[in-house]
Amino acid sequence: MADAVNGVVAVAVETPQHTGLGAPLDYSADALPPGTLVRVPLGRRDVPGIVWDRPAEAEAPPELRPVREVLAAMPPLGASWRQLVAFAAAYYQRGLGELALAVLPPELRKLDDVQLARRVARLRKPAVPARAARRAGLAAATAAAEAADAQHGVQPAADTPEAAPAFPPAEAGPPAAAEAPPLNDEQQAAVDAIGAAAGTYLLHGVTGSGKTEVYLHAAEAALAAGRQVLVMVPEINLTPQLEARLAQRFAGRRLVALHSALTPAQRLKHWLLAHLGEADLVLGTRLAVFASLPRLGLIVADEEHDPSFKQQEGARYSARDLAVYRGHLEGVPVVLGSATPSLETWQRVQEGRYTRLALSQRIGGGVLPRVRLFDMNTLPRQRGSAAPALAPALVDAVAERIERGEQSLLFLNRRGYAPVLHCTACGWKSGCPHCSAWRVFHKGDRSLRCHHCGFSERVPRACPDCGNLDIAPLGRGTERLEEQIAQLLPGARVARIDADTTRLKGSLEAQLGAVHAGDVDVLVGTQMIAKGHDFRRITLVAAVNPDSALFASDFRAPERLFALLMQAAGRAGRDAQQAARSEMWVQSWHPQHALYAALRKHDYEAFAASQLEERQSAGLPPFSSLALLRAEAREASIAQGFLRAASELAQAMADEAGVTLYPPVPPPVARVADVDRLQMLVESPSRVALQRLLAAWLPQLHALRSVHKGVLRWAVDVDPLAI
Ligand SMILES: Nc1ncnc2c1ncn2[C@@H]1O[C@H](COP(=O)(O)OP(=O)(O)OP(=O)(O)O)[C@@H](O)[C@H]1O
Ligand SMILES: [Zn+2]
Repeated sequence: MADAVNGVVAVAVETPQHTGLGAPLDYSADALPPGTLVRVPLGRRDVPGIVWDRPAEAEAPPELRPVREVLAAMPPLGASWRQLVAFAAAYYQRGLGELALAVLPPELRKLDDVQLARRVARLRKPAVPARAARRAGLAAATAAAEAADAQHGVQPAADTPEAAPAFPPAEAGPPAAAEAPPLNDEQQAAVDAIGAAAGTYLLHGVTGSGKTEVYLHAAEAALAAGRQVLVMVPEINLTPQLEARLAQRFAGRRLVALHSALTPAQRLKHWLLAHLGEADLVLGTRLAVFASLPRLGLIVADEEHDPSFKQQEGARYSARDLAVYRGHLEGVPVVLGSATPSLETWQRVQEGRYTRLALSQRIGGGVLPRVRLFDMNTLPRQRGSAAPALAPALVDAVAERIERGEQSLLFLNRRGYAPVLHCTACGWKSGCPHCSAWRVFHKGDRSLRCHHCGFSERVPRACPDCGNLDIAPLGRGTERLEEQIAQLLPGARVARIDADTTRLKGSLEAQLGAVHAGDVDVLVGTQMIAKGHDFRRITLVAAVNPDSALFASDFRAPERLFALLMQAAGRAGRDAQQAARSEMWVQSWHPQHALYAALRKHDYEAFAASQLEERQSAGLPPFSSLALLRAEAREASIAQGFLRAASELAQAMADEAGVTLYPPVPPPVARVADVDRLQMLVESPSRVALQRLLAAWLPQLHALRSVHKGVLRWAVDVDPLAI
């Protein structure tokens, strides 16, 4: 690895994708260590870049343009960070510079060296107690600002105006609450194993078994050894609770959050704190896997099975898979936690590549809730009317809970009032004019809204086709369920949590707070509330209408449904005192389905075994590797033509390499915002063969596209999650 041999440096820059250039470009400069941020000319512009490793034997072209500016104020990005980025770019088939720059905080590229130097100096300043004490008088005035900041996940540092004297826990309460409960034997064994050797661990713990406590202890050991800890959760809404726990436990340590809801300035600050080694703990969503952490000692991915760990645009990376790679690269333990591991992870455990650490008991010895499959076919039906949303027996069970002062959770994975409106006279339905999808009826603001393109209109008074005044909702979403349960149980305190009720900053925390405080009897919501939360008073969870996923075309649909229902069940009876009478209801038209049978026994292993058997005989992941080539155009035929031509280009290579190219097909929602989409599956039993084919094939597609001018976009998704 030579830096700046003969005054030449390689610089990773964001080259436009259509040029097909992905490799670093050469520039002239005095010796600069790899990882240094620079600005270089590209075409007629100056663009940000990162000095990259340059093979010593590489020849430099005769005329080189000079590096324009060196941002020396920040230490260079380390070798392992560069290797992680290089691996991800190659594996997910993106340009190196494109990916490298995309995973840095966007604000960073706007700064010049002087501005950067100022920020770095400020962040490096140690805490000054005297200044903080002087400011103590301002405490009341700054309390609100602090609370807001805590929500954004930054712990006040002593050098910011809103600084506080000590490192405050994010939740009100005495700082001494940081004491850890003694671990049980299984927890202790898990912590010991993680501390003993680097490697990938599956922390396989039933819901409420104390997985988080294991993360905290493992983190404590890493911190004590002077290392940094990276903790990843799949969704932003799971951060506040974990953040509060981390902040309490590790008072005195610097904790930063990294996720997309931060302001650009916060994201830059947090990222810099991590990169400078000032932050001890980084809590984040998938983008945090690329945080620069010079002292990294432990990586945790909580709820590792969650599809949100996969980025769905740009470089479609799996943060879970990259975490495993990163751990391997840096020789640090990686802990993947789940009650329902992904089948990929489970298979690797079976193969002995990951170590399973089991937490088989709930904390306090509570049992898992009894699963009751309610057969919807047994409900008496009035001619012509739809089945009721809720079985009367379930409503009674909820009423019983209310009488006892316990809470119930009704889970329905569909927001809005009704997924579609229709005219009872002419059959008109509320389709989206721009998408192959229905527009959802939202009663709150009386809108018809497309969840795919965002197109929204006021609900028409009469049928737009025939003028009939009788237009009615079909099916139900959380808004309607909330209304129905309130009608069925007058006086009950019903709350709803979904993407619509949590749009405003802080509203989710406030609503969860009300649930925790016991101010809610019945909680209605989407998957948002089914995962992760440590509710203490819920003794009944009901899946109102989970069947549709049983028959979805995606081969991962059953795996996902099972995980979601196990998670949802896990929200009930988390207080051991109440566990014995806690229940999970599943309303189903197909109660005999094997998936529900496994759910009833809380038998993840049996479910996983049967799924893996099916996958193996069908040649599906984890027994094969997939990639999806997508194309978009105004007309489906144009996208089709491009994918067909692409397929022809690859056919000979594919035959030789044992890779199968499938014909292009439309995805479930084929048209979005007036654009038609098609996708083509590429499959191989060998990951290496697939990778080789993609690397040789995709660069040719840039040229191919210029022939197929109507193609708006094309992209490849390696290890796609949704097919
Ligand atoms: N050894 C222990 N002794 C006493 N309480 C504990 C212990 N370990 C964990 N707890 C408590 O038990 C509860 C459940 O633990 P935790 O939230 O870590 O479970 P989990 O496995 O992460 O749950 P889930 O996966 O369902 O979200 C928490 O309130 C936690 O503080
Ligand atoms: Zn639409």
